[in-house]
Amino acid sequence: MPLSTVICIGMAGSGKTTFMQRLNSHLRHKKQVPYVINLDPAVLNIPYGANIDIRDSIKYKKVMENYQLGPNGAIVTSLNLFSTKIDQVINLLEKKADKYEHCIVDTPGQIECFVWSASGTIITESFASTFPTVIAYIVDTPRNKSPTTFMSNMLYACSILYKTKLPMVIVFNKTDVEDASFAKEWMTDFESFQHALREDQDNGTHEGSGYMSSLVNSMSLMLEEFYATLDVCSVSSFTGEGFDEFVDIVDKKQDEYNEFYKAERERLLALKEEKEAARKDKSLTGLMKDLGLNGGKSKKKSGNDSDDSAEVVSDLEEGEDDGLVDRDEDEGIEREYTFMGEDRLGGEINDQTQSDLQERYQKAMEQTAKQASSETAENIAKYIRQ
Ligand SMILES: Nc1nc2c(ncn2[C@@H]2O[C@H](COP(=O)(O)OP(=O)(O)OP(=O)(O)O)[C@@H](O)[C@H]2O)c(=O)[nH]1
Repeated sequence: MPLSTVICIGMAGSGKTTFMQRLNSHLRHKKQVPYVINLDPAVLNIPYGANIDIRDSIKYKKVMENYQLGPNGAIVTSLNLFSTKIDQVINLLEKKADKYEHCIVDTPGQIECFVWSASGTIITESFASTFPTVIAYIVDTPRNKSPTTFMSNMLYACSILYKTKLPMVIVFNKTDVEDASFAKEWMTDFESFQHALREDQDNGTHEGSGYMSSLVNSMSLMLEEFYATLDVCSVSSFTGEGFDEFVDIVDKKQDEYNEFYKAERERLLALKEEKEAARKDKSLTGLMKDLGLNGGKSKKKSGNDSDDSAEVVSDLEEGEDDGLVDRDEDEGIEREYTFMGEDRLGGEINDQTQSDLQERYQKAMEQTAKQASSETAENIAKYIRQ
């Protein structure tokens, strides 16, 4: 079976690290040694052997000191620094892909630092665009006995599913303390969840106000669709119960990934690239318009030219500030402008400058024609600045 990646995500204390440790030993026991990656820069000790550990390349405490950051800022910055090396990690993994069936990844306890950060997205995307990738969302079962807490946790899982667009398994952990059958029932039987919510209110153990319960009530209806796309399993990272089922689900999800998610991801990626190309094209047109290179006409915006492109100097109406600041004679500093001396008189580019620019622009176009379209605008801007 080709290598698949399992990214473990969950609220602080849900048991991700302990789950990783158990999964690692479970797979080893089955003679399917996994490739293990730790992405939590702040953890002191990890109870499993990691093939790649973020702490080897990034010193969390140093990041805090050097960048004067608090604990969460330092986790995000450490992930940012690590995400610059993610290509190397993927290359390494690709070379070993025939030796391993599973790559398991531990993430920081502060879930938002990973899930909602740009680097978390880059890291997840890098795995998902190379290998079938599954999110294991770890839930602390005993702490989710309250319907309100349960609902909040499920909403978080739901947002992660829709953000990452990756197959997800909800893992109810710590079942040695609390059996997860209540949670499974709530996910399949809407009425039993409503009943639990009402009971919670009647017993006075309900967390929050009446508004909260009516919100939770409506949310539970909304989440029905989300539950339908999920796989659920219950495990105990202490006893090892349920891990066979978890591995089976992950293997099944690999087929699901190849059948559905892969095609959908490729479609979205192509769409994103298309949009990006259109945006670059638009900003290039804006740049050209700004420099008065659009057919040699005046750079002022005409009345009916009301497109919504990025705001440029030429977008300013007659009589408005022309975008150039008058020189303060008494400042005594030689200021530098993009267009020197007489070229900027009246805020217009004179004919000589315009034809010079036209020529330079053409040369720049010839030079950059062979380069990727994403670089074109930047190169021309750089060339003209020179
Ligand atoms: N009873 C029981 N306790 C567990 C289980 N899994 C984890 N724990 C306990 O839950 C606590 C948190 O476990 P961790 O593995 O550190 O959780 P984590 O999600 O990695 O924590 P952070 O990364 O710090 O957010 C620890 O005290 C574990 O011993 C389990 O299956 N059963």
